[in-house]
Amino acid sequence: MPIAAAPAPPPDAVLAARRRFFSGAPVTEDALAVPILRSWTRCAERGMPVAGRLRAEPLTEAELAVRRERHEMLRRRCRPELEALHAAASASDSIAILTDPVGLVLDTVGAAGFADRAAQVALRPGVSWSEAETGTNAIGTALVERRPVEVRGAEHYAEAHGILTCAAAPIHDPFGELIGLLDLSGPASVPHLHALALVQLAADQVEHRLFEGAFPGHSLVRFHRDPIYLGTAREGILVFEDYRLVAANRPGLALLGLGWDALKAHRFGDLFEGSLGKAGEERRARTARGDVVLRLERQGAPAAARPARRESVAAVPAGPRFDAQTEKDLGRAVRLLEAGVPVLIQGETGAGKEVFAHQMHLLSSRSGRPFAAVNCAAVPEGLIESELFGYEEGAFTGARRAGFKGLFREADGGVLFLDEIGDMPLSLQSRLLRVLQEREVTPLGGGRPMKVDFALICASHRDLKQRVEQGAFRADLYFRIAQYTVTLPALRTLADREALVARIWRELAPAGEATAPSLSPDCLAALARHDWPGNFRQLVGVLRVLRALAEPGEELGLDALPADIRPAPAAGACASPSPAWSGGATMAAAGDLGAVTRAAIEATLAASGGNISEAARRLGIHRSTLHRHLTMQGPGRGR
Ligand SMILES: Nc1ncnc2c1ncn2[C@@H]1O[C@H](COP(=O)(O)OP(=O)(O)OP(=O)(O)O)[C@@H](O)[C@H]1O
Repeated sequence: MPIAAAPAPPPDAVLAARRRFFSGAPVTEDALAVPILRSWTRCAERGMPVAGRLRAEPLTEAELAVRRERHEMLRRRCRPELEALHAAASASDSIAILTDPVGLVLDTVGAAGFADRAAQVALRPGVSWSEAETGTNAIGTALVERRPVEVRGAEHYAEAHGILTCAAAPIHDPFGELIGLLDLSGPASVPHLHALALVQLAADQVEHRLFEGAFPGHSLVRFHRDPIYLGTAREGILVFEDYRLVAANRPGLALLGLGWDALKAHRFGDLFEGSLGKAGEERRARTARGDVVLRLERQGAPAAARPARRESVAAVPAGPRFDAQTEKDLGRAVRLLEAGVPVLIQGETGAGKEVFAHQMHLLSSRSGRPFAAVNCAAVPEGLIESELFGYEEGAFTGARRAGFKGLFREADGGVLFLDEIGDMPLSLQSRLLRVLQEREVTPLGGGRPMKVDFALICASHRDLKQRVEQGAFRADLYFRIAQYTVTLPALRTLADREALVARIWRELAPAGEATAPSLSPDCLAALARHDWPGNFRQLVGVLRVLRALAEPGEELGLDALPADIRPAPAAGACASPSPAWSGGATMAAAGDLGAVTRAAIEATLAASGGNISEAARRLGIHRSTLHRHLTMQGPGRGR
């Protein structure tokens, strides 16, 4: 789907358009992006004020908990993307946001500095940013327009929101229903050049994963004009039930020039020449829009022992995963797990605690059985009890009608992973202790106690011993769960980090990629030298963004790195931040020709998802001319 709202007019042009609009004068489409003008018009027709307070009342904690529970699956699926978005945008002080399909903020991941200012305009969980309540803004307007939208500074309808620049992309399910939205919001003073492309990419990834195991007994056709996209979020996916098209992703419909109304209206033979073919085989097929390569997949019935509740947010590709010491710890931890000894994993955030827990499960004799995981810090206090213990039908308001058996029982026969156990409320700690002692669970709302058999792995980035000393964690529970503790090292303490970065870079390449971009030696060295406070999570997030923005076959230099990772320039050298990551934060106010040119280039690059060839085409200049302009902008993304 094409990305809306670009190239954006420079800020002065927006202010002029604003004056014209609110004085009743006509505003032309070249003075203001079309989706913004449409949105202002809708808000004005509703009689919304531009000055003063324009915001919805926040939900109460209890109401928010119910809304979050309703969208629990979406929240779990979006967590990795929210974190990757935040890591990608850390240099621009932005926060990553997930909303429900009507614009209610469910979760935010963000930088403290900006998060405080964002809270002043109520950009926080429990507040609705629907256009009808809050005026033009990326969240509400993208939901109305049903497409990605960026709203910068004065393009917001309400004056108070002029401090923000936001980019949002809606998430659709395989039937075309809007199920949520991802947004990246930051201070308007630091425009983030690639925000729109990043949120779009993140939404694509979430939508792509919605197909995993979701259509048992159906035929899934994965296809693309270029086979290197097969298996990536850009491949087309169509789902057929007895040859009838019943579900799809947006790239799939776009490749065939169809809209959501094509579902149930077409059969396989209307769309592709030839037969469905054999599962797993790749073959060429003709469509009305040219030839594609397709691969048929038949999804089987879901396995009896499917990993429960939470899909892995931490899957890492095959290959050696840990340093030598951690590998040894892993072997020992597996043996203890087999012997029924609970294992506690400690380590800084992003150090790989969940990956380690998954590995323990995979290497243990319980690997064919469930791996049930819950993040005790992410589930609201009021819900964690029901998440663990389950509940009987209608046990409390908002309970799923059919009841829910709870994670203790879902883990039966397998492994229960209690992540961030240090954040478990004290009241619940006693109940957990009882379950661990008695190996029996009684669901909320009554019912018979039931025997459970699971191996327990707990993890926390907090120092649990210290929590015990502070009285925030029960000592008896601590001794029960911490019979063997593994402490994962921080990334910055590992030896041979260059080899590690190079390995992860290689593993991030889509299968079969012919012309993979590469890291130059100084870029690799800078990445290895950085101290990575967010550990693997942050490193993987940054590498993913570098990959997504790189051209095929390109060698990335230091200038491709976010400003905080690039080594400080030698004295006297120009030190403006890379436009690729900062959005040209130091860009002069529009007015001189150089600034206007830079603004046009940056906006067009953003609109082209960072693709230099595409940006050059839109600007009507040769690729080498665009390169020259970028190089002239100092040590920016002059590639
Ligand atoms: N050894 C590794 N090699 C490559 N990537 C890794 C490794 N360990 C972790 N990662 C990646 O880092 C990210 C964070 O990992 P994980 O969720 O396991 O960290 P964590 O310590 O549990 O974090 P938190 O404390 O915040 O829950 C994941 O995307 C994961 O794929």
